[in-house]
Amino acid sequence: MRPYVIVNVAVSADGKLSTRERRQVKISGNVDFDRVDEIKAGCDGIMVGIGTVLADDPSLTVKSPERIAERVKQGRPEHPVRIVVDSQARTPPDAKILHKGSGKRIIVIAESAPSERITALAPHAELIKTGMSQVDLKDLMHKLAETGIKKLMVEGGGTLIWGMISAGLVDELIMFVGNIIIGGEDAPTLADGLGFIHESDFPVLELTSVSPMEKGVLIHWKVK
Ligand SMILES: NC(=O)C1=CN([C@@H]2O[C@H](COP(=O)(O)OP(=O)(O)OC[C@H]3O[C@@H](n4cnc5c(N)ncnc54)[C@H](O)[C@@H]3O)[C@@H](O)[C@H]2O)C=CC1
Ligand SMILES: Nc1nc(O)c(N)c(N[C@@H]2O[C@H](COP(=O)(O)O)[C@@H](O)[C@H]2O)n1
Repeated sequence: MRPYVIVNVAVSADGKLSTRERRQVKISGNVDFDRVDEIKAGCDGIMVGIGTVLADDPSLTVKSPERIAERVKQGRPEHPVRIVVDSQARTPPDAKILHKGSGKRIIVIAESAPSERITALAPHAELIKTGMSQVDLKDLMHKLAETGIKKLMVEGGGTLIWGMISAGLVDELIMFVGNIIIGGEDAPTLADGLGFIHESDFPVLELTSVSPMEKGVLIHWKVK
């Protein structure tokens, strides 16, 4: 048992998520941000890797007051549960994700996380421990499903998305491809990590829709 997992990202025309310095880039515009907000509002959880928290300091809240009101009307919390995959408990205790907006936060750590960092984070978030030196994403998905997370959005970055895809844990991939080129062999891409070697291991996608949006293209894929 695991949640239905949607990966949503904005990439440049050359497939990058940000610059090689991991500086956040505005790849898409307000129309796309609103589309992302709608998906977020329809999810029970939203998850990012610690690299994204350290680079962008996102809040990952639902932004539209109407969507927040609709969630509350449905008896749901204002915001999805916000989850950080953070093996060594590096989330800064003053990170926006821990302080902006109401609701539950989960920091997912590995057995080897230093105890003093765990102590600093404990007042701000629920901690889930899984995996020895790195978070065990498969076990995490089971644990999240057990807490009632049925639909999960993964926002990035490239290392976490690789981890999710290579473990066979992604159902849908939605990408906005913007009209800029970022370049740089060290700039993060949609799926970083080690990469597959054998063609037989490549996850195969089924194209479900393509549409022009703003100055780019919105592409929906299903993972077969
Ligand atoms: N354009 C977009 O839509 C988005 C862009 N970004 C960008 O992505 C960059 C951050 O990406 P990354 O540096 O790749 O960091 P990341 O956000 O993917 O976090 C990776 C970290 O997660 C932790 N982790 C623990 N267990 C793991 C596992 N089993 N598998 C994979 N990771 C695991 C590791 O500490 C790893 O270093 C930033 O520059 C950010 O701006 C992030 C989100 C969306
Ligand atoms: N959809 C989208 N388009 C872009 O152009 C982007 N740069 C991003 N980036 C990610 O969006 C998150 C922002 O979260 P909050 O607004 O703070 O809630 C953050 O994780 C960025 O990496 N996304």
